[in-house]
Amino acid sequence: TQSTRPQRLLAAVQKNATRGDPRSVVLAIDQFCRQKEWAMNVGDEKGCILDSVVSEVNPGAVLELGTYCGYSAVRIACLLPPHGKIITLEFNPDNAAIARQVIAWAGLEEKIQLVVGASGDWIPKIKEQFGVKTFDLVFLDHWKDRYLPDTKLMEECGLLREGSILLADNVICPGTPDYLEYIRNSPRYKSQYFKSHLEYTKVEDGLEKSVFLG
Ligand SMILES: O=C(NCc1cccc(CNc2ccc3[nH]ncc3c2)c1)c1cc(-c2ccc(F)cc2)cc(O)c1O
Ligand SMILES: [Mg+2]
Repeated sequence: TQSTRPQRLLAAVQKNATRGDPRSVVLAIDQFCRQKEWAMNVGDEKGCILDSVVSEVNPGAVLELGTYCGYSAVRIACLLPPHGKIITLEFNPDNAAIARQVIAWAGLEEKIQLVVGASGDWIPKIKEQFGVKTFDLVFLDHWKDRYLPDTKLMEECGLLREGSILLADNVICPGTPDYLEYIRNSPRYKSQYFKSHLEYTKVEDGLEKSVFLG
């Protein structure tokens, strides 16, 4: 039977990356996506911007919406302080199954909590289920029409504090027009656009970094 692209991506990690070496996992995925098959990881170019934001925030608590194969969860977890943790939500159980194995190969199971389900269902439950007060950093990389409703939901559920950072992938391609309109015009956020390219291509894309002002 035919394998899926996430399965082939995992096979490339297991073939080319060193167990317990997260940076070799990131490199193996980027090489697979450049040389073999495109896949919707944040990628190396936008990944460097992600790395600089994570390093600057030095977050104790991170929420990622949209795990896919675990590339950005691994990339973020590499840079967390000793007790830092990331909760990553993935709706598609097949993606989640692959991501678990990529995360295990990187040796980051202790720092990454993968939850299978929809953001709209889980966001209201995170405080009680995971004992999280607020998130220092949220990385939005799931369905593009969910960025805005989920941001409003996170505000309502008290998951953001003054200074919390939202970092949104794909604000140009595929694009998140309603989210950009809201976040750039809201007095409750200070936003900055980081121009880049769609992963592994020359197409314009970028990340929007927004600070919640409380
Ligand atoms: O669409 C995208 N990603 C989101 C996505 C997509 C599919 C499935 C899922 C299932 N995972 C999921 C869903 C709902 C969820 N709720 N809570 C968690 C959660 C998790 C998520 C995307 C597309 C492109 C792209 C494609 C084609 C092209 F030509 C240009 C660009 C590039 C990207 O970087 C992208 O990120
Ligand atoms: Mg993306």
